[in-house]
Amino acid sequence: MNKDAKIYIAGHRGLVGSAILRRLEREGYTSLVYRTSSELDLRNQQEVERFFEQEKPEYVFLAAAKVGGIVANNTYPADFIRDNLMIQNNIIDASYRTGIKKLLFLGSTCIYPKFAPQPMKEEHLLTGILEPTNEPYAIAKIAGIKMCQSYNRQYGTKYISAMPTNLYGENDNFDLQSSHVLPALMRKFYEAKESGSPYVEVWGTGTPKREFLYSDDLADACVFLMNNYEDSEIVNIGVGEDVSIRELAETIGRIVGYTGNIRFDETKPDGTPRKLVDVTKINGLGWKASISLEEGIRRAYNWFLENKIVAAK
Ligand SMILES: NC(=O)C1=CN([C@@H]2O[C@H](COP(=O)(O)OP(=O)(O)OC[C@H]3O[C@@H](n4cnc5c(N)ncnc54)[C@H](OP(=O)(O)O)[C@@H]3O)[C@@H](O)[C@H]2O)C=CC1
Ligand SMILES: C[C@H]1O[C@H](OP(=O)(O)OP(=O)(O)OC[C@H]2O[C@@H](n3cnc4c(=O)[nH]c(N)nc43)[C@H](O)[C@@H]2O)[C@@H](O)[C@@H](O)C1=O
Repeated sequence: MNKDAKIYIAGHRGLVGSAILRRLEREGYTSLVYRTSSELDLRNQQEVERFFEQEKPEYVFLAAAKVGGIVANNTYPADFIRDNLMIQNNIIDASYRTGIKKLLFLGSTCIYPKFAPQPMKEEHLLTGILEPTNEPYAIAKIAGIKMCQSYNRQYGTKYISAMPTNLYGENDNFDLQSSHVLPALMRKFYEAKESGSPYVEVWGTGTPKREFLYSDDLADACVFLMNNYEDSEIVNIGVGEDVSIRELAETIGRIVGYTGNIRFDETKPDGTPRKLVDVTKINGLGWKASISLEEGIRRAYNWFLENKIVAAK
């Protein structure tokens, strides 16, 4: 991408989109375009087509999506499959119709089978049944991958797909019903410390294992792939290490400075038992994560403390 190339960041206020925007601004890209969901509802095909015809972006980072944690996915499966299919179909097709140069589609590691061998390799896609709590969301993401690959095959486009592991960082969702585990626990431990509560409730058994990547590392990887990768095959983005939910809770509790107990609410789902990605491919391309979990949690917690009135609404 030239520094003056017109780049559209879909979802620029979200966890991922805001990190990509910061990254591009820092690197000196000067022609960035973006819209909030109230300015442009990406589920509306006509509005999306009009926007692409007016703005004519050259590069697209597709980081707009309906996103949520395990309970949100399990409670609103129709919203997750519908919104994601609509948003990605509209953007990918409008990108083709207006002849953009390149698009990066963001999938997720939930596209892999529930019991995929660990660490999960790119070739494990479509080799087994999916985790039921987020199957509709995962099916939408798999459709997005296949749509990019099909457009590349039939129309000769350059649409690449990245599969990030679980993410966290600035501008995360801290709503306790709809968020992912890391921001939820950060808020729960903070509020328990402030109120002097004797325990913090952690969902599930605490035994599932997850891998966590800081959003700035992901943004770095996305810009790297946009500039250095052209293949249709998907690419995992992760750190290559995972922790149990119990270990995660203990680490966050220590960083927040909470001295009470942890209680596990086993009425809540555990989801996939383990989700660790094989990062051999992206490492081989020349990219590696650089922010450790401990450092990332400290950075995200500082952001949360500075923005908690907005973040924890
Ligand atoms: N968070 C995670 O742990 C992971 C995320 N991903 C993927 O990364 C991508 C970004 O996720 P993340 O940043 O966490 O999500 P967020 O929920 O933080 O942000 C999503 C953004 O999408 C925009 N958006 C949602 N619906 C619409 C709509 N109908 N019209 C226009 N814009 C819309 C929102 O815009 P606005 O703010 O203006 O309303 C929002 O800023 C997604 O594809 C997700 O699947 C993959 C793996 C893990
Ligand atoms: C990124 C990925 O994120 C989702 O999958 P997930 O990894 O299962 O998501 P999660 O972060 O919500 O939970 C991880 C683990 O943590 C436990 N857990 C404990 N206590 C809390 C808690 O307080 N909140 C949440 N949300 N989980 C908790 C929870 O029970 C589970 O065992 C997908 O739906 C899909 O969106 C997707 O692609």
